[in-house]
Amino acid sequence: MFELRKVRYREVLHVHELNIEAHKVTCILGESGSGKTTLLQLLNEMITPDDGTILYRGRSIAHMDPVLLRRECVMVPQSPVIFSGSIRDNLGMGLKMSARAPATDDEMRESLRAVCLSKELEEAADRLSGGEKQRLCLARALLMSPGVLLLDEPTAALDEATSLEVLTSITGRARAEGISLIIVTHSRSAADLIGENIIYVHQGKIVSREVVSS
Ligand SMILES: Nc1ncnc2c1ncn2[C@@H]1O[C@H](COP(=O)(O)OP(=O)(O)OP(=O)(O)O)[C@@H](O)[C@H]1O
Repeated sequence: MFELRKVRYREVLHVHELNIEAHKVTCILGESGSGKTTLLQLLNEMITPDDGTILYRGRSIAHMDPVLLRRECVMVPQSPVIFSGSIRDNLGMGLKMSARAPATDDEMRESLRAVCLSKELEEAADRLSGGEKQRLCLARALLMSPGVLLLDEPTAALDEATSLEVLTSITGRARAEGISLIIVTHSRSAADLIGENIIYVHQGKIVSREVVSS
């Protein structure tokens, strides 16, 4: 799905060759500052490489409209982005910004269930806890049913048990909808639980790539 060839971004990341498969859960592991977020940002053109090529479904992303690419490959950043208003307003915002049809309340509630967030749609989003805000952002992205979800430490604000529960649930939903998941995580146990492919980044280089046999 994504093919990276001789990609360099400043002195931060150098990827000689990397393929990321469609319809799989790919986890990116590595210590803090190794270049994991940079890799995600390159994939939906939040940043552009200094050298090399990145193909998405066989097309160079350099020749694609970045807005269309980001609608197809939706990124959920590390820090939750919450708009003022209710949970419903926040869930609807993603669909609106990506020019998709509005969701019904049932579809919204379903997306909240998928991230294990038991809250009413009318509740004020800015009153949620950090971990709840993070899950609201995940629900908003899931509701958009993108081709690819790029998740940057999506459950960093959650305790381990809730984190694994949410990741398992998201993975199930993504599989059911044919969404490819690319997840940056610090947790080897999370990667072992949900990852079908695991990529290790060390000091800006891909040091290994592991296919997990089920
Ligand atoms: N535009 C830039 N110019 C120079 N250095 C940068 C730039 N962007 C990021 N960096 C540096 O590159 C390194 C990798 O950053 P990145 O955010 O990709 O790490 P990470 O693996 O996601 O870390 P963490 O797990 O702590 O989130 C960091 O040292 C960061 O300061």
